[in-house]
Amino acid sequence: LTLTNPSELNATSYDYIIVGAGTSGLALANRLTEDPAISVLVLEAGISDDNVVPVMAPFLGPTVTPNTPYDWNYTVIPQVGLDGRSFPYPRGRILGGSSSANYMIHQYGTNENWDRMAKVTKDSGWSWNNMKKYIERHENFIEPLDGHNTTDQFIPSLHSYSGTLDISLYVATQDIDNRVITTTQQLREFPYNEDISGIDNDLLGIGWAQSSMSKGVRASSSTSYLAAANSRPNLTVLINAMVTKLLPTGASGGLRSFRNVEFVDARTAKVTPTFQVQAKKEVILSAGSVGTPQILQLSGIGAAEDLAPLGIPVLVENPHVGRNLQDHPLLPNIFTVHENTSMDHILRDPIAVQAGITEWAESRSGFITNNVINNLGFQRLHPTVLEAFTDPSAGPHTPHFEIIFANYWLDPVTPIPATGSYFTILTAVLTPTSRGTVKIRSTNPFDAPLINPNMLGTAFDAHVMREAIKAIKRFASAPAWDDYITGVVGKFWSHSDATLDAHARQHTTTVFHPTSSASMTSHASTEGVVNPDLTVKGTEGLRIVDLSVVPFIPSCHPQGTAYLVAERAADLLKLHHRMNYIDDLAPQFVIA
Ligand SMILES: Cc1cc2nc3c(=O)[nH]c(=O)nc-3n(C[C@H](O)[C@H](O)[C@H](O)COP(=O)(O)OP(=O)(O)OC[C@H]3O[C@@H](n4cnc5c(N)ncnc54)[C@H](O)[C@@H]3O)c2cc1C
Repeated sequence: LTLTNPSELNATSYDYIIVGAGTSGLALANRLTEDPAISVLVLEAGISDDNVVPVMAPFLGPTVTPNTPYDWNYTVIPQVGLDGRSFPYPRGRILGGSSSANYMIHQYGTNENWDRMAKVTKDSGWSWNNMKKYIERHENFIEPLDGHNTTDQFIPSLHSYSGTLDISLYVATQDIDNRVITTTQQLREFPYNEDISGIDNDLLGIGWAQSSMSKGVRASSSTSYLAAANSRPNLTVLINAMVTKLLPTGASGGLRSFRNVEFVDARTAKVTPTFQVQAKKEVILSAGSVGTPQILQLSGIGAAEDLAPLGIPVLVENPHVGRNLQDHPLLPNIFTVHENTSMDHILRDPIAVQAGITEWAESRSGFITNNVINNLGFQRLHPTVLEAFTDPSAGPHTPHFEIIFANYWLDPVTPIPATGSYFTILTAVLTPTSRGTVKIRSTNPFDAPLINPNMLGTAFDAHVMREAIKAIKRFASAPAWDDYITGVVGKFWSHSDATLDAHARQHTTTVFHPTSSASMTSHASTEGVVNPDLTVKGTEGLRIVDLSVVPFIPSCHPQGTAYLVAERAADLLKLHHRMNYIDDLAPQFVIA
């Protein structure tokens, strides 16, 4: 049941209250309510995704954000590593959260990404060997809408055909696709990879994007996990409900409880009147890497140095809340190409775009049914280039950088020129060593927190970006591009490292992948924010289930990680609930 007004709630207490109907939050809500005896309330600040065309239509993904009603419309603070520039920092504020706003690329990372998580948390449950089993119930790999021959474009035996979220390959090829694949045959540095999901297959190399798409329509946590569970009487989702803080409800075993959740009507943007609901079992924060630390800090769980100046009583002192923020810096490198060979002439023509949308709406056909990206590549730095640094990657099969191919001008900083045709190769740093912060700036929950992803904040990150630019220059020098590329925009073809670094500082923004701001560490560790069972350190009855918990950013597009974290969280909660149940019954088993 999805409600829009707080007055429609027919109860004030639920077994579990999940804050945030985003990627992880709705996956968790679905799994918990598989048990009809469990009641779940999900509180979501954003609006309904019902019939929102930009959200539904795959090619319109980039128009869902920034600066729209579906976005939190954050901006990062001036970035030291980017010549003091700031830029928009989109996060979905709608049912489905960022899975309703993202670009739908779907991957799970390398087994090394997961195994490192298991190692640092000392919980083998986070290892790839354990986590991969969740793919079966998560993923539903479907034939692409155009029914094209997908031989060699993914490895069928690796995938699941019985899970909840539809995953699919591209719908129509773009002009550049064959050239990208031909380049993998011409240059050994860029091998072809038949399956870049990461599932039991090396992630390195260039291959076809797998996207969270149903037939011509976005597949989000809302269209999948929520749609499958929304008719269950034990699940209630309330939209327009902005959680303002968690209220303390006593202590147990030296751990503080926060089972009361305070929220306001997000549509008013006012901090009163407030509403309260209570969790009988647990509160789960799934508000994402910005929202989760914000709510913790507003509730008095955080660093004294952050909270005290704002007059917030420190209820659980934890200097790690909102620290360790990680993200993938993204840089567009744009080439000019022969006139009208790219999609630019369509994209800058509102009539042509509208015709595409009409065709999509009427018959689910045409370019709007496809994702905006068809091919991706994952590369490691050459060992000699890595020599000067300690390798921060999770292991020898984990990429340091990504290359993304777009058949048009794709630069979040500089708008498309009025004329010309373009080809963009984006480069992204996948193993950043920069660490950033999320900090509230006032006690008003409607004040956006100060977000500092610290882009290119270390010499290593700047170095990877420079090497990635050099790599794509080698890529674009392959014969496959001889009769296509006519020149470059800007100065990235320069032989001067200083010029490449300046290009990176002037044009880098984000792939929109903030993680790790409420990081998981081992039970014994005094660092970090959550334990390996996702309980918030120093508390009981409070967990975090979203991408803020992963200690290291995965070396891939991370929504698959968000879903798998939620899948395991559901198992952890169900197990915990069963154990408590057995504890409750324990006296009955005492043999006289
Ligand atoms: C523009 C964009 C493009 C992206 N492209 C890709 C891609 O192609 N592939 C990929 O893998 N990843 C992509 N990502 C990243 C990916 O979507 C996210 O990393 C992932 O969805 C995060 O999941 P989450 O559950 O941690 O948070 P979210 O999905 O963001 O969920 C958090 C939810 O909590 C809600 N919330 C926050 N604060 C409150 C509050 N106080 N009260 C109530 N509700 C609250 C939010 O509104 C939201 O619904 C992209 C992201 C964006 C924004």
